[in-house]
Amino acid sequence: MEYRKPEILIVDDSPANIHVLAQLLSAEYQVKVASDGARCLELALAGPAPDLILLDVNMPEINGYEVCKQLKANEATKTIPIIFITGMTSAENEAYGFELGAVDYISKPFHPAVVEARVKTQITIKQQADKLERMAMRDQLTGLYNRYYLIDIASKKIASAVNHQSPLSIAVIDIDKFKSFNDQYGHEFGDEVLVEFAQLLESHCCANDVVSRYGGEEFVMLMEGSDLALSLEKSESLRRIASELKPKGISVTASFGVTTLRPQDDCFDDMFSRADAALFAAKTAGRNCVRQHQ
Ligand SMILES: Nc1nc2c(ncn2[C@@H]2O[C@H](COP(=O)(O)OP(=O)(O)OP(=O)(O)O)[C@@H](O)[C@H]2O)c(=O)[nH]1
Repeated sequence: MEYRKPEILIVDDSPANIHVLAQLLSAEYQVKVASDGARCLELALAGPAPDLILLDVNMPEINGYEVCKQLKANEATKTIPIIFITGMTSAENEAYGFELGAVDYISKPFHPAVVEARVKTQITIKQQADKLERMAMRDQLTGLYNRYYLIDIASKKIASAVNHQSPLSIAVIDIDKFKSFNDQYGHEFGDEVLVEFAQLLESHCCANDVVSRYGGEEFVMLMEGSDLALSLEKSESLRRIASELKPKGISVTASFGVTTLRPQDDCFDDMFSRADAALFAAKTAGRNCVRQHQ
């Protein structure tokens, strides 16, 4: 993976402080700055989220404590580590900062070497946490989401679809006669087919779709906002594109089982079993086709 400098957002209403901190950190990190709380919230929410926020407390309009509360209350920003860097140095202030969810608290006037060291510690912890999260969510071979992540996100999306009475569908996708690729051309070639197939699914899905490797040569695509008709159309289009993939000139096809959320479904397993039954029908019908289960 390409190395990217970790990003630090410095928030301070004093241009002099911003200047000193930016000078100190810009060799090791990508630095962004905000001179008030509102701008900090705007930048953090616009994404990609910074890896760390250095947050002053005393600022006009929204103070740093309030900014921290708002960041921690928002799903999209709650995991961004925050270090307060402030002249509010009493033990009560410091304890309050930690209570709000800060990972560290640095008193002003600060010593540059101490700021550097404490920032480095928090960035190392953040990078380790990101790596663990990636490993827990992603399939190592294809880089797609794994089954664990799919089941987790599917239950959230099912709850949201039921709440908003919006459509949600899944396709279970299985490469046809995959065993024969391994047997004929070797396991490594089989792996290449899986990687190319995964890339194809990912590059042709929509922004709201979650594509995952469910296991072996089986993939699941969760389609938020897609009703049965649209999901069948998308699956048919993917099936056709997949049949044109031809890794190393060898023809690969896949079968698709599609279903949509019913009002009485209360868990992912209910939907999955129907899609899996539809996949079985597709395999029985001769493979390289899409079947549905309403
Ligand atoms: N190369 C490779 N093979 C895998 C991997 N995971 C599972 N397989 C193989 O995938 C094959 C799946 O074979 P089957 O379940 O018999 O299905 P199939 O040959 O695709 O046949 P149909 O599904 O009936 O069309 C098995 O031989 C597994 O060893 C993997 O990560 N890499």
